[in-house]
Amino acid sequence: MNASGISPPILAPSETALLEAFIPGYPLVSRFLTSYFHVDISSYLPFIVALAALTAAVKYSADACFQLFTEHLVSTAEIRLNDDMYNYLMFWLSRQEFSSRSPRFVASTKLGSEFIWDDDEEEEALEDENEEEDLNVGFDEYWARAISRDKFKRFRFTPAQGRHRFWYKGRLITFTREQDERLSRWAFNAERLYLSCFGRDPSVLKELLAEAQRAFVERDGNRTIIYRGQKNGTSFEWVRCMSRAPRPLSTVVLDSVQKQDFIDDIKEYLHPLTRRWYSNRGIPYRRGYLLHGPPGTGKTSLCFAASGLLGLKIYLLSLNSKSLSEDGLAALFHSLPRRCIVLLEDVDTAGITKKRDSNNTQDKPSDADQDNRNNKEQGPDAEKTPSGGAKNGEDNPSDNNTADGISLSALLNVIDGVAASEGRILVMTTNHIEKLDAALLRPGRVDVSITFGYSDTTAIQDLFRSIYGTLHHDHAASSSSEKKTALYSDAQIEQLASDFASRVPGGEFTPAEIQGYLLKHKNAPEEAIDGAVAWVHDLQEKKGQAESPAT
Ligand SMILES: Nc1ncnc2c1ncn2[C@@H]1O[C@H](COP(=O)(O)OP(=O)(O)OP(=O)(O)O)[C@@H](O)[C@H]1O
Repeated sequence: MNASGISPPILAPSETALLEAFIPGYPLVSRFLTSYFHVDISSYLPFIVALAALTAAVKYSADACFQLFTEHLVSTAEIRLNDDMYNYLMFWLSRQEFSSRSPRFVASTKLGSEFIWDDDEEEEALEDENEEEDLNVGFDEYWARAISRDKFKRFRFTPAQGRHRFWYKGRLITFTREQDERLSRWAFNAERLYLSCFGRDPSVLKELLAEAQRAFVERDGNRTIIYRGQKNGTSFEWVRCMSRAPRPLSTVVLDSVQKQDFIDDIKEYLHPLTRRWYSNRGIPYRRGYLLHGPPGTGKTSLCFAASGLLGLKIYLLSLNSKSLSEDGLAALFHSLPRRCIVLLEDVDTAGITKKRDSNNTQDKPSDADQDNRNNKEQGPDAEKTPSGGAKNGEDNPSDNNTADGISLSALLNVIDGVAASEGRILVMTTNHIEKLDAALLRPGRVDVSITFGYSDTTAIQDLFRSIYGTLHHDHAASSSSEKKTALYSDAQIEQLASDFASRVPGGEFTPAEIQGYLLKHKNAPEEAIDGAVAWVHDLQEKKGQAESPAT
């Protein structure tokens, strides 16, 4: 009996045995308390059990309330690794103060998702940031700085996995970074990001994401962004591979009318009225260009200049790539954005020309063309294979996955099958137009064809001017470089250009060959002129030998 006269309930021996079985160490603790403190724990046990039950109930209710609260009173944005949004957010976070103050953080020299952002661009951006300073110092100092920048890459700090809180526009935001179990089997470092805020109105999260996107896009400025189609694990994706300063159209030496016509045609195509015109007439809204001519005549350069001028991203794909399958080609075309330039290089690859050879035995236009027409006659709802080919057609692209690479029918299917996105500009380049099937060249697939050729006298003069004319920053560069370049007046350059052109025969050499020669004398135009005749002679001899190999 205790002081209050109430005797605590005494447990029956069977109940004590039960406690011994369920609570490990119970007999030991009970004996210890009885012998040293004269307390019989069994008498308090009902209170202890009641307290434990109460604690569990409170915890359960708190968890349930929290769950209810987060479900109904918290807004959350989920950001996935395989989307541009991931890059925007990580880029933005790395510039926030709270990221560098966070006690748990990831320190890295790379930020972007391995899917869509090549961090070499970070180095290029750094190079651009330092350009002004670099231009004003001697070579040795510049080089020491540049090498040190390469060695000591810039650190980026982002919050580590877990939960982090920060304030944005007066609102408390929770940022959660966690492992993505679903993706981690396929991708190293697969993770998901979440942004949450109190309240059912997610507008502050959307504002934050929009700001992140703006910061990322502004960093690109007017640079030309290039994506390359490549295999990523088992799938094919467009991977952002580089961004370049835009190439001015004036630096591409080509007949000015031809050049302007090309740009005007693209502009007209991109105009919303044209889009309406196409849709009113039920014509697929697409435009295709074929740039053809010998290697080094400016086909790629013109495409890059057009993309820089119009601010369009370039999606680059070489049909020569060994890893490219027909399903991969279809998947890549399927994931193109609405407005872009798709640059398909080397459309004269083996698989595409082989198709034509086998068709030569049959009537033209080729089967592939006929098949494709059939596809379209079936209408957009016609059943298609995953690769975009006609399901029952004889030219199912999947069947043509030969060692020669992409087949003609597969190429035609992506150009105008259902997978082909509307609004894109397709630019194909080839050195051998004569090898291409008429099916590929017909209007709708190739609407404009531009011929690139050997430089005529005007082009030779233009190339000379483009090397020796004074352009932006040339002055600073030449005054600080050890090998000083004399600056010439426009009139002098004109005179020198025509001297040079008089020594180089028109219609024999590509712009790349002429440019290559002039670059060897980039600081000495007179030297270039003096050596021109010998250079022409050497090149003519080399070309002659190449054309008539020793018998
Ligand atoms: N018409 C041109 N005007 C200015 N530069 C040119 C021209 N043609 C070639 N060049 C120069 O030659 C190099 C190669 O040019 P480019 O890649 O555009 O040639 P291409 O015709 O696409 O060659 P390929 O068929 O091998 O892909 C570049 O450095 C480019 O500056």
